Amino acid sequence: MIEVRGLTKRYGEKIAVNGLTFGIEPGKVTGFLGPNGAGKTTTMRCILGLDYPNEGTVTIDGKAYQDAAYPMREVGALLEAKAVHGGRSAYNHLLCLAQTNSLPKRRVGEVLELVGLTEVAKKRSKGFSLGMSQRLGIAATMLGDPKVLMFDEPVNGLDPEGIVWIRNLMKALAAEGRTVFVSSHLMSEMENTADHLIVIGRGKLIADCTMQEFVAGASGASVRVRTPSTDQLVRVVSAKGATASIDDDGAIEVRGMTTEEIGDLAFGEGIRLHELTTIRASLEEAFMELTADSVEYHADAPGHQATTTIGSGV
Ligand SMILES: Nc1ncnc2c1ncn2[C@@H]1O[C@H](COP(=O)(O)OP(=O)(O)OP(=O)(O)O)[C@@H](O)[C@H]1O
Repeated sequence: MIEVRGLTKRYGEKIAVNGLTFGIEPGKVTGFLGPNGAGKTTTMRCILGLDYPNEGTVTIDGKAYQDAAYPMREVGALLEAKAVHGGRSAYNHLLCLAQTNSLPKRRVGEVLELVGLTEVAKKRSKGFSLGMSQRLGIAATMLGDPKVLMFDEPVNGLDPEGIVWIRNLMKALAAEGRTVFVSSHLMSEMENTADHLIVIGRGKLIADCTMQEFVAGASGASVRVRTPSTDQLVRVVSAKGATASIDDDGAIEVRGMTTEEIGDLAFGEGIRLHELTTIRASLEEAFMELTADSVEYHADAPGHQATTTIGSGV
Protein backbone atom coordinates (compact mmCIF):
# COMPACT_ATOMS: atom_id res chain seq x y z
CA MET A 1 0.00 0.00 0.00
CA ILE A 2 1.30 3.44 -0.96
CA GLU A 3 0.01 6.38 1.07
CA VAL A 4 0.51 9.95 -0.05
CA ARG A 5 -0.63 12.62 2.42
CA GLY A 6 -0.67 16.35 1.70
CA LEU A 7 2.23 16.09 -0.73
CA THR A 8 3.51 19.42 -2.00
CA LYS A 9 6.62 19.90 -4.13
CA ARG A 10 7.85 23.23 -5.39
CA TYR A 11 10.63 23.97 -7.82
CA GLY A 12 11.34 27.64 -7.16
CA GLU A 13 8.11 29.48 -7.97
CA LYS A 14 6.63 26.45 -9.70
CA ILE A 15 4.29 24.22 -7.66
CA ALA A 16 4.68 20.82 -9.35
CA VAL A 17 2.56 18.95 -6.79
CA ASN A 18 0.02 20.74 -4.65
CA GLY A 19 -1.38 19.07 -1.52
CA LEU A 20 -1.91 15.63 -3.02
CA THR A 21 -3.54 12.95 -0.86
CA PHE A 22 -4.36 9.45 -2.05
CA GLY A 23 -3.75 5.79 -1.29
CA ILE A 24 -2.80 2.99 -3.68
CA GLU A 25 -4.13 -0.37 -2.62
CA PRO A 26 -2.71 -3.81 -3.29
CA GLY A 27 -4.39 -6.37 -5.52
CA LYS A 28 -5.26 -3.98 -8.31
CA VAL A 29 -3.67 -1.98 -11.09
CA THR A 30 -3.99 1.72 -10.34
CA GLY A 31 -3.53 4.03 -13.31
CA PHE A 32 -1.96 7.45 -12.76
CA LEU A 33 -3.23 9.96 -15.30
CA GLY A 34 -2.82 13.65 -15.89
CA PRO A 35 -2.03 16.04 -18.72
CA ASN A 36 1.61 16.87 -19.50
CA GLY A 37 3.25 18.61 -16.59
CA ALA A 38 0.48 17.58 -14.16
CA GLY A 39 3.04 16.31 -11.64
CA LYS A 40 2.96 12.55 -12.13
CA THR A 41 6.71 12.00 -12.38
CA THR A 42 7.35 14.39 -9.51
CA THR A 43 4.86 12.45 -7.36
CA MET A 44 6.52 9.16 -8.25
CA ARG A 45 9.95 10.61 -7.54
CA CYS A 46 8.74 11.78 -4.11
CA ILE A 47 7.30 8.32 -3.38
CA LEU A 48 10.74 6.87 -4.11
CA GLY A 49 12.63 9.46 -2.10
CA LEU A 50 14.34 10.78 -5.25
CA ASP A 51 12.85 14.19 -4.54
CA TYR A 52 12.04 15.64 -1.15
CA PRO A 53 8.58 17.12 -0.72
CA ASN A 54 8.25 20.61 0.74
CA GLU A 55 5.22 19.38 2.64
CA GLY A 56 3.45 16.13 3.30
CA THR A 57 4.45 12.51 3.72
CA VAL A 58 4.69 9.41 1.59
CA THR A 59 4.82 5.91 3.01
CA ILE A 60 5.04 2.49 1.44
CA ASP A 61 3.58 -0.23 3.62
CA GLY A 62 3.79 2.16 6.54
CA LYS A 63 7.34 3.46 6.16
CA ALA A 64 9.31 5.88 4.05
CA TYR A 65 11.13 4.31 1.11
CA GLN A 66 14.44 5.68 2.40
CA ASP A 67 13.95 3.68 5.61
CA ALA A 68 13.58 0.32 3.85
CA ALA A 69 16.43 -2.04 4.74
CA TYR A 70 16.29 -3.72 1.32
CA PRO A 71 14.49 -1.26 -0.97
CA MET A 72 14.45 -3.51 -4.04
CA ARG A 73 12.69 -6.23 -2.07
CA GLU A 74 9.94 -3.81 -1.15
CA VAL A 75 9.48 -1.60 -4.19
CA GLY A 76 10.30 -2.10 -7.85
CA ALA A 77 10.22 1.11 -9.85
CA LEU A 78 10.74 1.93 -13.50
CA LEU A 79 10.98 5.66 -14.02
CA GLU A 80 13.48 6.10 -16.83
CA ALA A 81 14.09 3.09 -19.04
CA LYS A 82 17.29 4.41 -20.57
CA ALA A 83 18.90 5.00 -17.16
CA VAL A 84 21.17 2.01 -17.65
CA HIS A 85 24.94 1.83 -18.04
CA GLY A 86 25.02 1.25 -21.82
CA GLY A 87 28.40 -0.47 -21.80
CA ARG A 88 27.16 -3.32 -19.63
CA SER A 89 25.28 -6.35 -20.87
CA ALA A 90 21.70 -6.83 -19.70
CA TYR A 91 22.91 -9.74 -17.56
CA ASN A 92 25.71 -7.74 -15.94
CA HIS A 93 23.48 -4.75 -15.34
CA LEU A 94 21.02 -6.93 -13.44
CA LEU A 95 23.78 -8.87 -11.68
CA CYS A 96 25.29 -5.63 -10.44
CA LEU A 97 21.90 -4.53 -9.10
CA ALA A 98 21.34 -7.93 -7.49
CA GLN A 99 24.75 -7.94 -5.80
CA THR A 100 24.50 -4.39 -4.46
CA ASN A 101 21.07 -5.17 -3.05
CA SER A 102 21.94 -8.55 -1.51
CA LEU A 103 19.67 -10.42 -3.89
CA PRO A 104 20.40 -13.98 -5.06
CA LYS A 105 22.20 -14.34 -8.40
CA ARG A 106 19.57 -16.79 -9.65
CA ARG A 107 17.03 -13.95 -9.77
CA VAL A 108 18.94 -12.44 -12.72
CA GLY A 109 18.19 -15.42 -14.96
CA GLU A 110 14.63 -15.60 -13.69
CA VAL A 111 13.76 -11.99 -14.44
CA LEU A 112 15.51 -12.09 -17.84
CA GLU A 113 13.30 -15.05 -18.66
CA LEU A 114 10.24 -13.25 -17.35
CA VAL A 115 10.74 -10.27 -19.68
CA GLY A 116 11.88 -12.30 -22.68
CA LEU A 117 15.47 -11.01 -22.85
CA THR A 118 17.29 -14.29 -22.19
CA GLU A 119 18.62 -14.52 -25.75
CA VAL A 120 20.16 -11.04 -25.68
CA ALA A 121 21.28 -11.21 -22.04
CA LYS A 122 24.98 -10.99 -22.97
CA LYS A 123 24.55 -8.08 -25.40
CA ARG A 124 25.45 -4.55 -24.37
CA SER A 125 22.33 -2.61 -23.51
CA LYS A 126 23.43 0.48 -25.44
CA GLY A 127 22.37 -1.33 -28.62
CA PHE A 128 18.92 -1.99 -27.19
CA SER A 129 15.78 -0.50 -28.71
CA LEU A 130 13.57 1.55 -26.41
CA GLY A 131 11.25 -1.45 -26.16
CA MET A 132 14.11 -3.73 -25.09
CA SER A 133 15.28 -1.12 -22.60
CA GLN A 134 11.76 -1.02 -21.17
CA ARG A 135 11.87 -4.78 -20.75
CA LEU A 136 15.26 -4.54 -19.07
CA GLY A 137 13.93 -1.84 -16.75
CA ILE A 138 10.97 -4.03 -15.89
CA ALA A 139 13.31 -6.96 -15.24
CA ALA A 140 15.17 -4.75 -12.74
CA THR A 141 11.95 -3.84 -10.95
CA MET A 142 11.20 -7.54 -10.47
CA LEU A 143 14.65 -8.54 -9.18
CA GLY A 144 13.75 -8.26 -5.51
CA ASP A 145 10.29 -9.82 -6.03
CA PRO A 146 8.76 -6.70 -4.45
CA LYS A 147 5.20 -6.27 -3.18
CA VAL A 148 4.93 -2.77 -4.64
CA LEU A 149 5.61 -1.87 -8.28
CA MET A 150 5.65 1.53 -9.92
CA PHE A 151 5.97 2.13 -13.63
CA ASP A 152 6.22 5.54 -15.30
CA GLU A 153 5.02 5.21 -18.90
CA PRO A 154 6.01 1.53 -19.20
CA VAL A 155 4.55 0.94 -22.66
CA ASN A 156 6.62 3.74 -24.17
CA GLY A 157 8.43 2.33 -27.19
CA LEU A 158 6.85 -1.11 -26.99
CA ASP A 159 5.35 -2.71 -30.09
CA PRO A 160 1.77 -4.08 -29.96
CA GLU A 161 2.96 -7.50 -28.79
CA GLY A 162 5.02 -5.81 -26.06
CA ILE A 163 2.04 -3.70 -25.02
CA VAL A 164 -0.16 -6.77 -24.61
CA TRP A 165 2.66 -8.46 -22.73
CA ILE A 166 3.07 -5.66 -20.21
CA ARG A 167 -0.69 -5.33 -19.80
CA ASN A 168 -0.91 -9.01 -18.88
CA LEU A 169 2.15 -8.74 -16.66
CA MET A 170 0.68 -5.84 -14.68
CA LYS A 171 -2.64 -7.63 -14.27
CA ALA A 172 -0.88 -10.82 -13.17
CA LEU A 173 1.24 -8.90 -10.64
CA ALA A 174 -1.90 -7.29 -9.20
CA ALA A 175 -3.68 -10.66 -9.13
CA GLU A 176 -0.81 -11.95 -6.98
CA GLY A 177 -1.79 -9.29 -4.43
CA ARG A 178 0.89 -6.74 -5.31
CA THR A 179 0.39 -3.00 -5.45
CA VAL A 180 0.77 -1.85 -9.06
CA PHE A 181 0.90 1.90 -9.77
CA VAL A 182 1.36 2.89 -13.40
CA SER A 183 1.33 6.16 -15.29
CA SER A 184 0.55 6.28 -18.98
CA HIS A 185 -0.50 8.69 -21.68
CA LEU A 186 -2.20 5.91 -23.61
CA MET A 187 -5.80 6.11 -22.52
CA SER A 188 -6.93 3.11 -24.53
CA GLU A 189 -4.18 1.12 -22.86
CA MET A 190 -5.20 2.30 -19.39
CA GLU A 191 -8.80 1.48 -20.15
CA ASN A 192 -7.77 -2.11 -20.75
CA THR A 193 -5.42 -2.38 -17.81
CA ALA A 194 -6.31 -0.25 -14.80
CA ASP A 195 -8.94 -1.13 -12.20
CA HIS A 196 -8.59 2.13 -10.33
CA LEU A 197 -7.51 5.63 -11.36
CA ILE A 198 -5.75 8.53 -9.74
CA VAL A 199 -6.12 11.57 -11.98
CA ILE A 200 -4.24 14.80 -11.32
CA GLY A 201 -4.05 18.16 -13.04
CA ARG A 202 -1.71 21.04 -12.23
CA GLY A 203 -0.47 19.10 -9.23
CA LYS A 204 -3.92 18.64 -7.67
CA LEU A 205 -6.13 15.60 -7.32
CA ILE A 206 -8.97 15.52 -9.85
CA ALA A 207 -10.25 11.98 -9.32
CA ASP A 208 -9.58 8.94 -7.15
CA CYS A 209 -12.09 6.33 -8.24
CA THR A 210 -12.68 3.16 -10.19
CA MET A 211 -12.37 3.20 -13.96
CA GLN A 212 -16.15 2.78 -14.28
CA GLU A 213 -16.86 5.68 -11.93
CA PHE A 214 -14.47 7.94 -13.80
CA VAL A 215 -16.03 7.23 -17.17
CA ALA A 216 -19.56 7.50 -15.74
CA GLY A 217 -18.61 10.88 -14.23
CA ALA A 218 -18.13 12.34 -17.69
CA SER A 219 -21.12 13.83 -19.48
CA GLY A 220 -22.86 10.49 -19.22
CA ALA A 221 -24.38 7.96 -21.46
CA SER A 222 -26.62 8.58 -24.39
CA VAL A 223 -28.61 6.16 -26.50
CA ARG A 224 -28.37 5.88 -30.24
CA VAL A 225 -31.64 4.98 -31.91
CA ARG A 226 -32.44 4.18 -35.53
CA THR A 227 -36.01 3.95 -36.64
CA PRO A 228 -38.00 4.55 -39.83
CA SER A 229 -40.25 6.81 -37.67
CA THR A 230 -37.64 9.37 -36.66
CA ASP A 231 -39.96 12.33 -36.10
CA GLN A 232 -42.42 10.27 -34.07
CA LEU A 233 -39.70 8.86 -31.83
CA VAL A 234 -38.19 12.29 -31.23
CA ARG A 235 -41.65 13.51 -30.26
CA VAL A 236 -42.38 10.73 -27.78
CA VAL A 237 -39.00 10.78 -26.05
CA SER A 238 -39.10 14.58 -25.83
CA ALA A 239 -42.53 14.30 -24.22
CA LYS A 240 -40.90 12.15 -21.55
CA GLY A 241 -38.39 14.91 -20.79
CA ALA A 242 -35.42 13.42 -22.68
CA THR A 243 -33.40 15.42 -25.17
CA ALA A 244 -33.07 14.09 -28.69
CA SER A 245 -30.88 15.22 -31.56
CA ILE A 246 -30.58 13.80 -35.04
CA ASP A 247 -27.10 12.92 -36.30
CA ASP A 248 -25.90 13.51 -39.87
CA ASP A 249 -26.50 9.85 -40.65
CA GLY A 250 -30.13 10.01 -39.50
CA ALA A 251 -29.65 8.25 -36.16
CA ILE A 252 -31.22 9.85 -33.08
CA GLU A 253 -29.09 10.51 -30.01
CA VAL A 254 -31.22 10.48 -26.89
CA ARG A 255 -30.04 11.73 -23.50
CA GLY A 256 -31.97 11.23 -20.31
CA MET A 257 -33.46 7.79 -21.00
CA THR A 258 -32.10 4.26 -20.89
CA THR A 259 -32.25 1.75 -23.73
CA GLU A 260 -34.95 -0.15 -21.79
CA GLU A 261 -37.11 2.94 -21.35
CA ILE A 262 -36.81 3.90 -25.00
CA GLY A 263 -37.43 0.32 -26.18
CA ASP A 264 -40.54 -0.01 -24.01
CA LEU A 265 -41.83 3.40 -25.05
CA ALA A 266 -41.31 2.64 -28.74
CA PHE A 267 -43.02 -0.74 -28.34
CA GLY A 268 -46.00 0.94 -26.65
CA GLU A 269 -46.25 3.49 -29.47
CA GLY A 270 -45.88 0.86 -32.19
CA ILE A 271 -42.59 2.37 -33.42
CA ARG A 272 -40.22 -0.08 -35.12
CA LEU A 273 -36.59 0.19 -34.04
CA HIS A 274 -33.60 -0.77 -36.15
CA GLU A 275 -30.96 0.10 -33.57
CA LEU A 276 -30.91 0.80 -29.84
CA THR A 277 -27.37 1.25 -28.53
CA THR A 278 -25.91 2.65 -25.33
CA ILE A 279 -23.14 5.11 -26.13
CA ARG A 280 -20.65 5.65 -23.31
CA ALA A 281 -17.76 8.07 -23.12
CA SER A 282 -14.39 6.37 -23.57
CA LEU A 283 -11.73 6.90 -20.93
CA GLU A 284 -10.03 9.33 -23.31
CA GLU A 285 -13.17 11.44 -23.68
CA ALA A 286 -13.83 11.37 -19.93
CA PHE A 287 -10.21 12.36 -19.33
CA MET A 288 -10.34 15.25 -21.82
CA GLU A 289 -13.55 16.52 -20.28
CA LEU A 290 -12.50 16.25 -16.65
CA THR A 291 -8.98 17.62 -17.11
CA ALA A 292 -9.84 20.35 -19.62
CA ASP A 293 -9.25 23.10 -17.04
CA SER A 294 -5.96 21.60 -15.88
CA VAL A 295 -4.08 21.40 -19.15
CA GLU A 296 -0.93 23.46 -18.87
CA TYR A 297 -0.13 23.78 -22.56
CA HIS A 298 -2.99 24.18 -25.02
CA ALA A 299 -2.59 23.77 -28.77
CA ASP A 300 -5.05 24.86 -31.43
CA ALA A 301 -6.34 21.54 -32.62
CA PRO A 302 -9.48 20.26 -34.25
CA GLY A 303 -12.08 19.04 -31.71
CA HIS A 304 -12.12 15.36 -30.94
CA GLN A 305 -14.86 13.02 -32.09
CA ALA A 306 -17.61 12.40 -29.59
CA THR A 307 -18.52 8.86 -28.73
CA THR A 308 -17.56 5.22 -28.55
CA THR A 309 -20.10 2.46 -28.86
CA ILE A 310 -20.14 -0.01 -26.01
CA GLY A 311 -23.64 -1.48 -26.10
CA SER A 312 -25.07 -3.64 -28.85
CA GLY A 313 -27.80 -3.01 -31.35
CA VAL A 314 -31.29 -4.47 -31.13
N1 LIG B 1 13.50 19.70 -11.68
C1 LIG B 1 12.53 20.55 -12.02
N2 LIG B 1 12.76 21.89 -12.01
C2 LIG B 1 11.78 22.77 -12.33
N3 LIG B 1 10.53 22.41 -12.69
C3 LIG B 1 10.25 21.12 -12.72
C4 LIG B 1 11.23 20.10 -12.39
N4 LIG B 1 10.64 18.90 -12.52
C5 LIG B 1 9.37 19.12 -12.91
N5 LIG B 1 9.13 20.45 -13.03
C6 LIG B 1 7.87 21.07 -13.41
O1 LIG B 1 6.86 20.57 -12.55
C7 LIG B 1 5.67 20.29 -13.27
C8 LIG B 1 5.31 18.82 -13.11
O2 LIG B 1 6.25 18.02 -13.86
P1 LIG B 1 6.18 16.45 -13.95
O3 LIG B 1 7.32 16.00 -14.79
O4 LIG B 1 6.06 15.87 -12.58
O5 LIG B 1 4.81 16.23 -14.70
P2 LIG B 1 4.26 14.94 -15.45
O6 LIG B 1 2.81 14.85 -15.07
O7 LIG B 1 5.10 13.77 -15.16
O8 LIG B 1 4.38 15.39 -16.95
P3 LIG B 1 4.64 14.53 -18.28
O9 LIG B 1 3.41 13.75 -18.48
O10 LIG B 1 4.80 15.61 -19.30
O11 LIG B 1 5.87 13.72 -18.05
C9 LIG B 1 5.93 20.72 -14.71
O12 LIG B 1 5.43 22.00 -14.92
C10 LIG B 1 7.44 20.68 -14.82
O13 LIG B 1 7.88 21.62 -15.78
